[in-house]
Amino acid sequence: MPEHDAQAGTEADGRRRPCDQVRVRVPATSANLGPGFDTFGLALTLYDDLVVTPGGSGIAVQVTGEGENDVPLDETHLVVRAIRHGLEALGAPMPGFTLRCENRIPHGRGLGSSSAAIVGGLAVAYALAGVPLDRDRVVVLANELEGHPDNVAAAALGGFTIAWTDSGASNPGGRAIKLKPDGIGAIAYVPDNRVLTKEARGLLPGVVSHTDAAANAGKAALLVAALTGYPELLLTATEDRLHQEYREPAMPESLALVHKLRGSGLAAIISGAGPTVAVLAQPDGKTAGQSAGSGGRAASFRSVPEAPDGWTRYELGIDPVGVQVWSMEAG
Ligand SMILES: Nc1ncnc2c1ncn2[C@@H]1O[C@H](COP(=O)(O)OP(=O)(O)OP(=O)(O)O)[C@@H](O)[C@H]1O
Ligand SMILES: N[C@@H](CCO)C(=O)O
Repeated sequence: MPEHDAQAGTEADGRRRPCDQVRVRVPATSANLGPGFDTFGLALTLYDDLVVTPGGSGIAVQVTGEGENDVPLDETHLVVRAIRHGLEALGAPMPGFTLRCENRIPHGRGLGSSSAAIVGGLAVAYALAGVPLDRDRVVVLANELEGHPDNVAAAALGGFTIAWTDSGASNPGGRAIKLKPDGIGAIAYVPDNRVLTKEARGLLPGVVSHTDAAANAGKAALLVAALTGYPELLLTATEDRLHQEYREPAMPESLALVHKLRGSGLAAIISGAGPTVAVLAQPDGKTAGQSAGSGGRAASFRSVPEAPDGWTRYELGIDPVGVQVWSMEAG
């Protein structure tokens, strides 16, 4: 199946051609990365797959893997909601279809499962509507459902993303740019328990000190450099004062692990809203700073310890492209 392109799904006269099947692959993401609260995102090589087969008048949802015992299987399923949101935005009708979800991204752990569901659903909507995928608009539409743009930006664009929300009257909404991280990957330690983003956001204070805000602004700027050629700065550049410690009551073991790993010189952070802990490090066999920057070194994957009992350790690279869509056309 070819990746969905500018012509797919459209006849020469501009009429939409129905498709037999749409396939979507969407990456997990780690947001914040320490100091970049609601701003930074990293797309990771762990994926959910969606297969949509149009037909019939209703909607059927099948789920295997993560969330199979607890997500709804009707129109309230997050992917279905995102498909509807996308089709409405594109002015296209909602067809009947069967949606098959093969989920690998753990839910409620800080690896962007909800953003993957939303961005994946929007990509399906573009394919069903026969409209070329517009990744920047996907960020806008996904942010409307997710409420903050950091994870959705990385899921839509891949790589390392810097996201923000434009509040200008003319065209408000989520925006992002994508940078290419240099020789960096992530080790994720995923605990058994979930912490929903809503709960973790509820622990944040309404006001923070100028000192803490200034410290985070400086570290966030430094982290852009650390990820794009100065990996030896990762440890200091991932310091945060705005969210991680405030969330400690909901994830005490995660904060304890972050402190322990940082104490041994590793760039450990709470991934997204937690409780996953991620360490930014250099995949074995890769070197950073080849094209630009200092040529310095970060810790290597092999120097990052095994997971504590009861936690699962993932060695992840950076997904460079974000959501991918393939559509197979009828006739
Ligand atoms: N693939 C999916 N299909 C359907 N619903 C999903 C899917 N992924 C996530 N959800 C819904 O989103 C909830 C988790 O979202 P939440 O934002 O709390 O965590 P997260 O996205 O995994 O982590 P974070 O936003 O911190 O990276 C799940 O409990 C479920 O209701
Ligand atoms: N920036 C978000 C990421 C989780 O969705 C937060 O930390 O709440």
